Amino acid sequence: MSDYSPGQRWISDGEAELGLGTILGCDFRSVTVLFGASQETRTYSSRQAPLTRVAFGSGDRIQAAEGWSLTVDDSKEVDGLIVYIGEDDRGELRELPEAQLADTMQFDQARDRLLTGQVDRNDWFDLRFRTLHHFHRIEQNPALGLAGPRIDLIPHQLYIADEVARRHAPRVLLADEVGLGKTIEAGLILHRLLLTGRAERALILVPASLTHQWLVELLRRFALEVTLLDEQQSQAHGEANPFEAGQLVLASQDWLFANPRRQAQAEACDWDLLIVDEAHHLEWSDELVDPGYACVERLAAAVPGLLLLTATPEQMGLESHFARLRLLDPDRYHSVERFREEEAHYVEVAEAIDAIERLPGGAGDRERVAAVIDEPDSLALLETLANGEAGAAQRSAARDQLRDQLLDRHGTGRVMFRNSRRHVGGFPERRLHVARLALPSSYRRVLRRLERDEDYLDELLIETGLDHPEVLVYLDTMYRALADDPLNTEPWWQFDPRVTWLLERLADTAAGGFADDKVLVIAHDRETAQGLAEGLRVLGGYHAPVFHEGLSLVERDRAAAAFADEEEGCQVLVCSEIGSEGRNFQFCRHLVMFDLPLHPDQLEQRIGRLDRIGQRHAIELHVPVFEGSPGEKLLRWYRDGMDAFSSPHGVGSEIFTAFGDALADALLDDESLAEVIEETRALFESRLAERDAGRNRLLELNACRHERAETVATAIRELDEDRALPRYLDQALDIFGVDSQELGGGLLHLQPSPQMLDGLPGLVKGEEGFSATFSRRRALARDDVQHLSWEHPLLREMMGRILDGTMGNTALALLKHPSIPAGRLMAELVFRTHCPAPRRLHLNRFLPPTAVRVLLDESGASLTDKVSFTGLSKNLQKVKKAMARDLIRSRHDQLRELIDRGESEAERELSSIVEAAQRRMRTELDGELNRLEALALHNPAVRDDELQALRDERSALDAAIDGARLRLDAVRVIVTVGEETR
Ligand SMILES: Nc1ncnc2c1ncn2[C@@H]1O[C@H](COP(=O)(O)OP(=O)(O)OP(=O)(O)O)[C@@H](O)[C@H]1O
Repeated sequence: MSDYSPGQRWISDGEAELGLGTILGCDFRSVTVLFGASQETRTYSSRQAPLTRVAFGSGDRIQAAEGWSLTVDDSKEVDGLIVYIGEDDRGELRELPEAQLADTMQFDQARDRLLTGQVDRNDWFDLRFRTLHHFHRIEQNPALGLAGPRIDLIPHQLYIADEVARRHAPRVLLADEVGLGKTIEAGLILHRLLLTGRAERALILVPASLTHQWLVELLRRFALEVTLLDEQQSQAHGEANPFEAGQLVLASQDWLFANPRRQAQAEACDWDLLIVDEAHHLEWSDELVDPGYACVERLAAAVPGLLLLTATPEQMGLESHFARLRLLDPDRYHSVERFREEEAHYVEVAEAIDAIERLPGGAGDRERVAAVIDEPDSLALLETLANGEAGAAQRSAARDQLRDQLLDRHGTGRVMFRNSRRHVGGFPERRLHVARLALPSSYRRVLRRLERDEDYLDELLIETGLDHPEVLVYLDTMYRALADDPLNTEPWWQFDPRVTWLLERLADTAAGGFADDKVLVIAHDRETAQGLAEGLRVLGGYHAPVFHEGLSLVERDRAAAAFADEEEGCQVLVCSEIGSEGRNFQFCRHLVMFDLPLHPDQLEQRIGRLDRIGQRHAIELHVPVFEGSPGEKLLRWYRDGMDAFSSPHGVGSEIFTAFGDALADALLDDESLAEVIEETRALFESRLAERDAGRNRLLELNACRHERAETVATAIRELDEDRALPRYLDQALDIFGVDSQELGGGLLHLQPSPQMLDGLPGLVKGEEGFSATFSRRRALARDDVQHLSWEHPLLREMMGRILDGTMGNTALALLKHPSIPAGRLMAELVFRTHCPAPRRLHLNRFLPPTAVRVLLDESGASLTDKVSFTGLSKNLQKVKKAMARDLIRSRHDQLRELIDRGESEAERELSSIVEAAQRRMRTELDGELNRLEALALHNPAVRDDELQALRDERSALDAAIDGARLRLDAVRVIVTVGEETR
């Protein structure tokens, strides 16, 4: 006789998401079930149908298809169907036949699943509990979002990422010197914002030449998959907005800025964060607003978070620098004059900070500090420091606090972060090698005539169509432009001695020769780069890929990859100026500047291709110049006027503004050049001294607070060494069906098994999986090996699936215990805090899902403190599902009572959990609020909306934490057995 009757309600064990099923028909072979809520019908073999009969008991609340609910009191059976009897919402006694139950009734709660006989594997329950435990721990860790990325722990980057990513909708200029890791900082900030739910959608705009590099860095270092959008991709979306295609969209500035329709589409989307790399190209002045600036300005007005990246913020002049600060905060930066005036006081603030270190010191030091502070809290600290009687510990704390207050309240650090090599330390030396070459006759002819005939310059400019002074500095460009001259018949590279010089050096095996090394060559013009590559090929048989702005992205990446390849790669890469900006070539130590740029910041950008984090050698800068030529004069100006080849100095833009024109006029005249160099030197030294005393000092002090950086680094190291991670991963992989194999040397290989649950990141059934390591050092050394951390997408996915789903929320296990008689019942109940709040509040940092475990014996007495989770768990034995179901059915009422009992037991814990979370939240946010309020008095860079947002955030968090409730998350039934039972 069949167990099934039409009209009965059953649920699928394997597909609980189908909802409540109704038996449509059955015979001795098969049973057919309709799942009304999901409109699915299934037919199973009636002998082994993976179905569980749904039967409610007294106290359960059930819903009728008509919409009313009933609290079950009793039930009866009529023709094989259950009829429930109980009170409805109005307290009236009613009957509800099971056929009339709502199809949509949810069975995902642990209680419902257990009482309807759906039990999961015992090890799933274990994993669920451990997941809750670890998630709770990790979510509150101060390094959350910074520990996963595959990066070296470099203090200034960690400080910036930590400081910026904790702000509400951060808007900052990341302006570290070239090659110190702005891309990494932006990646860290983005990663943390995403992980903490503070951002979900970001638009990243980078120069075309850097799209691929960003794509690869974000994936390789941050495991972030971005959608790279270009015109072709966009067209594939037809009329739909292509910017909606992904959460993280990467696009080329060159493409977007030239395309008003696409800009409008980008503006129509909701973004949380906008990142703009190489932002010095966004040019602005009273007369000219370039289309790129205008586009970013419109986007920046609508997007809450904004990161602008540039190593040379003043390259396009102070006005443009100011205009970019204005993009970050238009209210604060509204007048260039005011901005200039504020800078004038930086020296006094920096001097006061130095004076703090000397306190109690002399009267002068005290006065210097007192002159820049007026708020009571700072004055009180000054009093403590000035008072020689205070204890050492008290003075040291007061000193730190007062220094921080001054930096915070008077400095510029809130919107701009700039680290310099001098400050960070540990960077290689830069060595200049000048090759003086004879001026070839084709160039000499023109220069001689220019020296003789003052009017010829104008003629030359008209004839070549070039600008002044470019026409004098880039002689091969000038030569090409004079193509109609009957004497200019051969290609310039045939006679230009720089080409032969380079060929000789490439073949030179002596010390300092290039024969065994890679060489990056940068020339100003794209045509020069192309001609040079041709010359190297024709005259020397060298294959030198060329990298310039006219190439497609694929061609550029191919060229860069051909150069980077250690084994097979080519020895030389020839780049044009703009084509190589932002690129990573630190594996190479020889830079040939085939000519020199006209702007000092461009010179710095060139050197920055090699002088980057990861460079392990001294940097050899080679500059071939023609004796007595304008190019040589330019070199002298750079070298003697501002030491431009030895280290970055950050005042190039000011110098260029002051002397650019005078230099152009002096390029043909030694005497005036000497004067220009002398004046340049004087300005250089005075500006540098001034900056070092004022602006640079404040920027440096603000750019990295070492104690904070160290705290973050320590927290990351602790997570790196967390012994619980490998144990947890092992258990999770086993349950999710991923095979893991030790490869030796600290490497693991993860491979999908045929039983793997689908949809795990990086793992597809039938494919080979990936290799990974827990060691940061090993992951950094090998690009093909992933870094396993609590933040790895695979771990996040597995943990998320467990916590968001039903996996392991019920179980039944047997316990063999000599002192407990067989047949006794225990219930292990895991409650979890629920606290609905918008993701952007990142409530988890104060109140992550928190587990409360309750263990009750069958009389309802608590064993929680006597028997630990681990102690119990290792003594449990699994049991077949069918037997588990029978056991549950037979103890149904008793179990319901135990769950109710457990609920009130757990409820007692809630108030202390809520109070602790409130305390944590208030301590942190009130501290931050007080600091910001004090800051706002002095530093207009603290935006009003930032303050208001923090106040709103505090009250929203307060309310959310207050509303925290406990819900039964998982339940395990434990039945004691005698020796012979199994
Ligand atoms: N913490 C780090 N760990 C490992 N590599 C790093 C780290 N920081 C930076 N790098 C590497 O150093 C190089 C320079 O970093 P990045 O490109 O972020 O510098 P940048 O300041 O943006 O440079 P630019 O001024 O040229 O745009 C890159 O190759 C980057 O991968």
